[in-house]
Formats: sequence, C-alpha cells, structure tokens
Amino acid sequence: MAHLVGRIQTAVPTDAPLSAMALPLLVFVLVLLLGHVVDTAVAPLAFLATAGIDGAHRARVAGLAAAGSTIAPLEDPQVRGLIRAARADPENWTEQTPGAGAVAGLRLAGNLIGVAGGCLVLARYAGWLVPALLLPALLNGVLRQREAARGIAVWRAGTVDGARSQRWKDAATSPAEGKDIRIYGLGAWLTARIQRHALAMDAPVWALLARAIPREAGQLLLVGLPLVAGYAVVAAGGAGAPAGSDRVVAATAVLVSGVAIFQALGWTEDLRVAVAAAGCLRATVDLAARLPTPDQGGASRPAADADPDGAGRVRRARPPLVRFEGVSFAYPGARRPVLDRLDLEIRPGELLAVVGLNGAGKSTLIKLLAGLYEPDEGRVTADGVDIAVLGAAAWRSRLAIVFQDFVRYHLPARDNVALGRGDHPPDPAALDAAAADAGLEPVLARLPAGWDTPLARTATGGVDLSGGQWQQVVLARAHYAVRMGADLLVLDEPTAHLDVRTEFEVFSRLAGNRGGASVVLISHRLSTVRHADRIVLLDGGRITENGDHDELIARRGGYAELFAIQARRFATGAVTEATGRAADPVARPAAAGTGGVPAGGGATGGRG
Ligand SMILES: Nc1ncnc2c1ncn2[C@@H]1O[C@H](COP(=O)(O)OP(=O)(O)OP(=O)(O)O)[C@@H](O)[C@H]1O
Repeated sequence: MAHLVGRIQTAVPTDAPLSAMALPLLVFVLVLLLGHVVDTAVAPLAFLATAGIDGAHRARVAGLAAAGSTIAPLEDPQVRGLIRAARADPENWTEQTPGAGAVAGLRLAGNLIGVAGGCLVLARYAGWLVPALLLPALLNGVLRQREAARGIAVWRAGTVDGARSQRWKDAATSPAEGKDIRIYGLGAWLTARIQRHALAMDAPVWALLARAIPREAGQLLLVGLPLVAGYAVVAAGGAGAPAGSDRVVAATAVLVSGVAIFQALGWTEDLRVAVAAAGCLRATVDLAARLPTPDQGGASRPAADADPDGAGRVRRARPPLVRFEGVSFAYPGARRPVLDRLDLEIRPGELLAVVGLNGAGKSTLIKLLAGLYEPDEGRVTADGVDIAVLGAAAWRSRLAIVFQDFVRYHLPARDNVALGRGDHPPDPAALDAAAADAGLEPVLARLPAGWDTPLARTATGGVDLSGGQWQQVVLARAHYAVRMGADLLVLDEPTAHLDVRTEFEVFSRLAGNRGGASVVLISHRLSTVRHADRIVLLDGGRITENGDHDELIARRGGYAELFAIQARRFATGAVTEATGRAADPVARPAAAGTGGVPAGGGATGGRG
C-alpha cells in the first residue's frame, strides 16, 4: 500500500504522463476492490463453516447422550454439566461452539500473518520500528486478555442466577405454567424473581465494566503514544528516521502497519471465542469418556420372526420367562435401597399385576426390567440369560412399555403411534389395529385430519388432546409395538386419566387381544388389577404377597387391606370417578372380600 502511495506521489509533482500514474492507481483500486470482495464473501463462508461444524458437533453430543444403554449417567449432575458445556448455549457468551471457534481460529491465524507482514514492512524502513511498535502491542494484547478473563470469571459466577432467571422467563411465557400463574396470581412474584436473578447476574458484570473504563484509557495511551511517536519521527525525517526512502511512503507504511499490528494483537474477541470453543470440545471429550459406549450387541434391533396374521401382527415363538433374581437397587446418593434382594417371575403369556403404595418401587422395577438401570446386586434374566448379556437393543425390541411420565411427541397422530416401532416404516394395518386395541378410534374420527393431524396446538392444523386421550395414544403406541413383534407389554399406571367406561373397554381388549404377549400391569386401581392372572404386592423392596385376587383376599394380608379400604371408601362415596358413572358391570360397588370391586377404585389405599 505504502509502495503504491509512493509511486503515485512521485508521479504527481513531476508532471509525469497520466500513464505513469494510471498503473499504480489501477493496482490501488484493484487492491481495495479485492478487499471488499473478500469481505463480502467472508460472512457467508464463515456462516456455512460454522453451521456445518456445529451441526456435526451437536449430532455427536446427541449421539453420545442417547447411545448408552442406561439412563443412570444422564441423571449424574456431573454428566449433566458436561452435556450443557458440550452443547454451548449460544445465549451465554462464555460458551462457544466448535464452529465459532474454528472461524475465530482462522481469523486469529490471519491476524498473525498480518502482524508478521506489518513487521516485515516496518523492518524494510527502519529496524527499530519493529520492537518500538510490536512490544507495546503485545503488552496491550496481554492486558486485554486479562481483562477478558476477569469478565469471563465474573460472568461464570453469575450463570446459576442467569439460568434461574431464564427458567422463570420461560415459565412466564409457557401456557402450562401460565395456568398456575393466573390462578394463583403469581405474575408480580414471578417478575420480582426474574429481576432478582437477572440483577444478581448482571450487577457484578456492570461493576467490572465500570472499573475497566479508566484502564481502557491507559491502554489507549499505551497503543497511541508509540504509534504517534514513530509516525512523527518518520514523517519529520528526524534522528532515527529511515534513511534512503521517501518520507511520505515511510510515514504511510508506519501508520498502516502499526495500526494493523495493534489491531491484530489487541483483538481479544477471537481469542476468547477460540478458548471458549476449546472448552466446549474438552467437555465433549470428557463426556465421551464418562458415558458408556453404545450397546454393541444390539446396535440394531433384530426383526421378529415375521408371521403376519393378516391383522398387522408379527409373532414370535413365545414370550420370554423373565426372572428377577435377588435384585437390589438404590438410586445414587440414596440411603436406602428401593429394591432389596427382590425375587420375581414374569411367566410367558401371563397378565401380572404389581401393586404397592406410592414410592414402593414399582416404576423402578420396570426401569430395571427395561435395562434403564443396572441392578446393584442380582440379575434380571430372560429365558435364563442375563438381559445385560442379551444387549439392550435386542432385549428392548421385545418390550413395549407405557411409562407413567409418557412422552407426548409434537407430531402427527400416526407418528405418535408408529414410534412404538420407530425403526420400521409405519404399517397401516397394525396402526389401525393398535388404535382399536387402545380404544383410540373415536378420538381419531374426531381429529380434523385423522391420522395426519399434528398433536400439538402450536402446529398448523394441530390439536391438543385431553390427558385421557393422550393416554390412549400412548397405549396405542405400546399395542403397535406388540403387533410389530414385542412380546412383553408393560403398563405403568396406564389408565390413571381414563374414565371408567374407556378403562373397562381398554382392559377387556387387552385381556382378550394381546396376541400371546405377557403383560405387566402396575395400577392403583384394584378394579382393574383384580382381573390379572396373578397379583404381586411390592413392599419394603420385596414381593411380600403373590397370588390371584381371590387367593390374596383369602389371605387377609396387605392386598386384602388395600382392597378393603378402596371398596369401603367407594361404598361410602369417598371415591368418585372422573365421569361419576358406574354403568359398567365391573364398576359396581361391592363389599371388600367378596370378589366385587369399586369402579376404577382411585388410589391404592389411603397412602396409595
Ligand atoms: N430418578 C430417581 N432418582 C432418585 N430417587 C428416585 C428416582 N426415581 C424414584 N426415586 C425414589 O425411589 C423410590 C421409588 O420410586 P418409584 O417411582 O419406583 O415408586 P412407585 O412405586 O412407582 O411410586 P408411585 O406409586 O407413586 O408411582 C421413591 O422413594 C422415589 O423417591
């Protein structure tokens, strides 16, 4: 640049022909033009690179989190912290994604090349200019880095408050929490919380910024003085000015190169982004080390023995004989085990009901059956083989589970059911049959686009279902999985939201139409439970009672007591159903111990 300025400058006063000026002028314009073109291309290229790298990174983190066969690591606070750091929240400026880091790294490399070029240009005119400008520029860069590090530390200290403030902000705008906020008049309380946490996060940052203003002024002097001094010496041609070169050219070179060097070394943003992105990558590596490797044995779910029965059903030879053998399990940090040397058998094709008070460990038992947690002691076997040896995916291809806290996918009704066997293209016959099994047909008939209706009010043409209707969708998902080859159906409180009539219909179909699959039913509704082939009572971490309804009533133990409480409460009108109907034959109140049962039955006992 200085060279071109020099060429133009020498041409002007000597009345040289226009052609003598034209070439340097043309090159000058071309250089400027090239700079603009590069500037225009940089932003979209950087965007593309960032999007590509970050997309692959997010897929890797999601893959790591989803690959492990158990959910226990995902509940570990340290793993949760690593996942959060590896995902790099874009709203938190102390966290940066690998894509942003790569682009910042490229810019840093460009800056360093610029610094080297600037030093070469300076050295060409006068060697002393290099240390005179480079050293203060380096010092300025170090001071700015320290400032940035202080800012990051203060920001990080406030991230808990930041997260809390964000959580309350989300609550304020969510329709679900919006109900409570309006009913209980929580608006002002919520706003005060948001403000309190936001202030707790921001106040130290503001204080730091205020303290940084005088320091910034000092650093301006550190940068400005050497640059102005060098420029003045060169421009004035004083002592130490470069010999044998034009003063204007030299002064331009000093100014352009000096400013470039100070800018390149004082530019903290790219370094901060690159360092933060390195932190994100470190968290990903740590996460990969902490999470178990994917289940090799069952990376893909094996197909069931195909034997379509014309009603969208795939059959296996027979359901497995499942055994819990001396299984103990405690949640991390818990003082007492939930399951304590528990023995239990799930026989092929039976309908087994598991009852027990709240917190007895029924859902935990199911999670162990599914291999979502591993026993601390003992083992769970299928046909004599430890399910850990079978491989998680292979074993789970035989299971269909309705969890208490089931998932409501914001997807069309068809996908919500077909995800029961998500690794297969949807089978229309099996879908229709599963909908019939779950009593979902009337719900589908009322949906504006039937199976294609999105089950989310926020989607175009979408609808929101009632709690009971969602439960039917999820039941249909499990029935679909059974029709597609699963042969152990587990239902954890599957009818808590259903009215008496729907519950009765659903269970009548389940009992008669489960295609030979074994069923494990967890329910507090003893009206449903009593129809099971076998009932077990879980108490104190073990199975304490085992038999059919009549046997357990005759035994006059815990089950009979729970049943009596429920029947008595219903008979006295203390227990009411959602619909208040008692029209079904099985729904008539009867005295405890006679084999009759209240409709639905509410909770299992006063504490259940
Ligand atoms: N993820 C978890 N981490 C720690 N403790 C847990 C976890 N899940 C459940 N627990 C504890 O384990 C115990 C058993 O819970 P579980 O959900 O298995 O009981 P449950 O019999 O299904 O109860 P309910 O009838 O109320 O559904 C409870 O004391 C509960 O607090």
